[in-house]
Amino acid sequence: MSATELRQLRWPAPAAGLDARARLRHLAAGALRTGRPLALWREPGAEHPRLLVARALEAAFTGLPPALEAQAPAGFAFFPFRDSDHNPALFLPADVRFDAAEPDAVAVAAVANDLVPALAAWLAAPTPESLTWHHGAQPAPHAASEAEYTELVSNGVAAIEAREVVKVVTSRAARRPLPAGFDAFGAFLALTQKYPRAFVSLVSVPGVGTWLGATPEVLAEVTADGTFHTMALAATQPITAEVTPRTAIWRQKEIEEQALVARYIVSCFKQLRLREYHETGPRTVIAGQLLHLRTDFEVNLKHVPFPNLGTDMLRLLHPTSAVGGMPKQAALEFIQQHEGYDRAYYSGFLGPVNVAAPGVARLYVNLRCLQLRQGEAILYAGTGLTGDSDPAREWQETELKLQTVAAVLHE
Ligand SMILES: C=C(O[C@H]1C=CC=C(C(=O)O)[C@@H]1O)C(=O)O
Repeated sequence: MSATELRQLRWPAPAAGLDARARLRHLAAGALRTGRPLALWREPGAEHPRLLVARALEAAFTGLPPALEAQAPAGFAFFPFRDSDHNPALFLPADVRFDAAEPDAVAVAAVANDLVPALAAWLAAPTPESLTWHHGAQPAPHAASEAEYTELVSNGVAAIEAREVVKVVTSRAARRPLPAGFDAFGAFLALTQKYPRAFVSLVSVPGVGTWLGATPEVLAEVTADGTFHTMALAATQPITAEVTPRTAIWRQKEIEEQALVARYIVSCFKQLRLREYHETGPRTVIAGQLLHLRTDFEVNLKHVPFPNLGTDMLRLLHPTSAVGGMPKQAALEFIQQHEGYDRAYYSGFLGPVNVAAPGVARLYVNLRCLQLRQGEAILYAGTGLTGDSDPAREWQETELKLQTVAAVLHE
């Protein structure tokens, strides 16, 4: 068996009555019980979720962002906004895989062959009533009050006026109690139902914690037909009876804010000396209860002499000006100095590489997400500022963005 080959384990007789979702839950329970990292996700437009379990935490630590080539290792990337000892960059190797679209078997990678006896035992054991998710070792971040956040926005606007930055994305954390009997697995499934166009994920890593989210923003995708895709997503307004994607009108501030993100992507292509890309938009798109402006960029990898374009672009793009700002370095310094809390994995990126098939990678910006803690959730949201930003409005915008994932805390 070669290193990339997969061994298919059949479910044993006791699991015969379990449907695909119960099997997903069962595998998640086994990974949690044995202290292993896991990722569960549902891609936009897909009907079924997938799950991946890494054989050990140590196998998940990585230095560089993942390579997006067909020969590169398969796994699930989970990267922080800023790499640090507290928030390590992770790439969970795809040692055990399960696709709810093909629920009859569990695939085990050749390198994880020694897991097979333990895995066979998990599959045969009964599923526990409740799951104990991995917790992070870090204290809860500071949750900014409205006064603190509006002051941060005012400082951001002042930095723009002083020409220290052209755009900066400020953000905050909010603490919410978990409802009694909260079930993260059920919440993940509820998000998949509620947001069919989002990338919905639940990632749980020992010592790092458990993150749940439904993000609308692609960072870097390479599809089976050899296309590279990224997007400039920015500007926000709520969907109302009067404001729909067809009727939405955008203010100058929002048009500029989004144009800066698009310009940043073009500057990354320029750095690589790539000129053959297709640009579509900006157009108004739906993300949950919100509207954004989005420009899509595509490159046909068969027609350009850049075999590693996905990898190179990923390394240039993160963090994009949809979560950092422009110029990149100055905006990141502003955030570091003024934001007053640790973003951890919020506004980092996540997603599968070479799991569905070799050469297929789907990485998303980790937005509209929460971190699960004992008895509470930490929710995160940010807003792109320009010189015209109004602090009270920006606070309101973060409130709206928090509602995307907070929806599962009320159900
Ligand atoms: C930073 C976030 O959203 C980004 C993506 C879309 C629109 C944004 C905005 O309108 O500010 C942000 O750039 C977030 O959801 O926390």
